[in-house]
Amino acid sequence: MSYLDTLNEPQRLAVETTKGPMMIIAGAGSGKTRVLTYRIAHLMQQGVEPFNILSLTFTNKAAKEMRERIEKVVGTEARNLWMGTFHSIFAKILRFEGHLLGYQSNFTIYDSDDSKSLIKSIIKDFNLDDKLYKPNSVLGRISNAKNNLISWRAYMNNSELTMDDENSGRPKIGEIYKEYAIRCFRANAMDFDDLLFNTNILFQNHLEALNKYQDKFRYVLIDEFQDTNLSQYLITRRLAARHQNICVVGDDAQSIYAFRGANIQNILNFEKDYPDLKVVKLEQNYRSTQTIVQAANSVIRYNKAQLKKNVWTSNDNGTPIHMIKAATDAEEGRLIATSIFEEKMQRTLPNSAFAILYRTNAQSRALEEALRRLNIKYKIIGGLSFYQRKEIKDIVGYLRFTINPQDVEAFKRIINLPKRGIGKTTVDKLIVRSNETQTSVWEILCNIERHFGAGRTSKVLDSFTTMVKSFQLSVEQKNAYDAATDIARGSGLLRELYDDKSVEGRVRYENLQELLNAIKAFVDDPENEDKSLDAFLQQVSLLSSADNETDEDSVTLMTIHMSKGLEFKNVYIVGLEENLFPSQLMLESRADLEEERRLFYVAITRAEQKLFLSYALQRYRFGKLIMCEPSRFLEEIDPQFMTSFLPQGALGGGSRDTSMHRSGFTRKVATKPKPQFTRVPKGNHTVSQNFKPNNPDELQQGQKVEHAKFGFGKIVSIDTHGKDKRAKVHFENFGEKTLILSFAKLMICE
Ligand SMILES: Nc1ncnc2c1ncn2[C@@H]1O[C@H](COP(=O)(O)OP(=O)(O)OP(=O)(O)O)[C@@H](O)[C@H]1O
Ligand SMILES: [Mg+2]
Repeated sequence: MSYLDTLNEPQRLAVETTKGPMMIIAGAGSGKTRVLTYRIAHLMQQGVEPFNILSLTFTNKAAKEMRERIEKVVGTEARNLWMGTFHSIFAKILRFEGHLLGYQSNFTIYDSDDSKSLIKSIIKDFNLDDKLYKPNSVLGRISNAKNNLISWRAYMNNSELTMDDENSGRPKIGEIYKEYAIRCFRANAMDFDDLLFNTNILFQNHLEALNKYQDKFRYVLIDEFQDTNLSQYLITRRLAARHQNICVVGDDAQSIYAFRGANIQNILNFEKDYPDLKVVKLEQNYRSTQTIVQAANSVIRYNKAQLKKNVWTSNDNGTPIHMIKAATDAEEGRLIATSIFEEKMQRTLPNSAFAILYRTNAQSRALEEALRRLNIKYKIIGGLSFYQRKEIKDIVGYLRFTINPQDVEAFKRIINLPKRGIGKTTVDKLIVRSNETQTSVWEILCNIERHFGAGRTSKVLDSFTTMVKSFQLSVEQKNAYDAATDIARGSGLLRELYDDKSVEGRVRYENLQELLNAIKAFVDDPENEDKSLDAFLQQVSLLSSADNETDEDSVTLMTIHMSKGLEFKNVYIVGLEENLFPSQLMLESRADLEEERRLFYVAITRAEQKLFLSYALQRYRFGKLIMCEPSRFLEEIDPQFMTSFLPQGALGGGSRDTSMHRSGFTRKVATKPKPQFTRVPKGNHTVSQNFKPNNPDELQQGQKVEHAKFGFGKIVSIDTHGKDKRAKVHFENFGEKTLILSFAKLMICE
């Protein structure tokens, strides 16, 4: 059977129409990624050379999976595709062309820790208050500027931006941006945003480079287009300008990166930018049961800003969505672990059929504990990955500094590792000197006596420099693995960890060995053309946290952001509580709430067969036990798709405090109120006198009630069948709604 026969009609059309601009806007699980994959295979079968095809994905993992699937159709030629994340593809282009912008090809890619550390030192050098100039928020502002292609010069001349900064009491952000850019450049380093920003500058100012890549990329394809930012959009538009063979796929309902500058407007602009655009809609979902698809639709309907789509499926109804209510976050963990255990037994499923999705990484701890107790293997995607561990960052720091001795952040990390008596004062002096003389720290190190006289410090620094030079020689003469081993030994790092006989020390030593193994595997891998240490480091610095995977059969734990594009048989979405999900930080405006709702939509649509939703009535957050209220999103799911709560005793989920469960709904919440829905009742009512919180047993037919979102209404009928009491309410402005009373938080108007 040909691969074309496994596609439905609109999918096939999208695969076979290879010329000209095309946009596929389609619902979750409708085969967008599958279409892209087959389209590339199809192009190659028609004789298009793989190096003429550029395919941009959201994670390296997605790229790898796609490449493997294409390989099944076209064979090993698929390895020559230009396929990867925006960042990795543009880093590759900048390695070749960065010299046009004044960078050397061995530039370092600063990760977010490096960027933060650099910002901190600038704030300190400028004598600014770091409580006011919080490094993360300063960095966020700079990042935002870059993603909108605003250079530091443009930033400083932009009265709107500088006014904003002045109003927020931080008038120096422009200057910090400038200094940050200068120091990165001097360190021959780019941060993640620079990879996009500089590619834009490259194509804008160097037409010969633009011409070359325009010629090369005869076909451009982009997955998850809804999450591209302006900077990414402009690059792809430029690249595709000659051949106009650009195909983007996305789902506006899954746009979840606005906080990082992703712009849903790109989808809308696309039609304007390409008047010949062909638009294909895919509406049939192949991933999930009827129940899951319809429940997801019932939620996303609440968003005003969306393109019209009707996602449907011919799959089975499946089982209703299971609700899990827990007394505490620890109990939530236990209930979920038990549920996974039982599902595995009953349906003989592997661990890999399960995913637990949460809003914030901090939620994983209680879940991990419970899974460990039941001996269920799990992996966390996006937590502290291997490459973020201290011992790994240390050795990588050495490798980075050897390759690019201009790299100040790497220098700061390693200069006193292992201890050689070089303190912060010396490092600061070196950096000040480098800024004064506008030369790199490395140049000063190479002429240390001229700058610092002939004391002990100079001696130590001089032997450090000599050592790094010997490492550089290793890199020149040996393969990446041998050179890295020389560096691990010569630096003393390996020895230091070896000598540490504590358990942690052993683990760290093994981790370092593991890194060397990874380099060996990199060198041995026939797929890697460039086997240099430089190429290895580049790959490491671009690993996103979603790429951190083991082969073992395990349950996947991750944030919803990380789960984009993936699918699992059983999905648990946990922590469905007000102020956690939707997040308190994201409730400043309607747009924020809509983004949180899209996130919920993404989470629901990851499930193929069974979906479980859970919340706890109490949870430790920021070191305090707080009371929680069920998330408003639970009310938004049409109740016909949900079961009532799982009886906790039946799952053996630990102690059960029924009084707390009942009262948990009616307790006033200690946290901030929801700004957009608070409203003072009209007329002469006042909340304190005439409203009282719902006790489901007190509600009666005919009663007047107020709901936080739907406003005023009258109870039409009450259904006491089943475990949870439901009421049909006719609202003045929203018509009739069926609500589960224990969620609905109805206020009785007397
Ligand atoms: N025509 C088809 N026949 C059978 N299975 C299909 C078909 N199209 C897609 N699928 C399957 O449906 C699932 C979802 O497809 P895919 O991941 O490509 O969807 P998507 O639109 O990219 O989803 P998302 O929005 O989550 O990224 C996959 O398992 C895929 O193999
Ligand atoms: Mg997809």
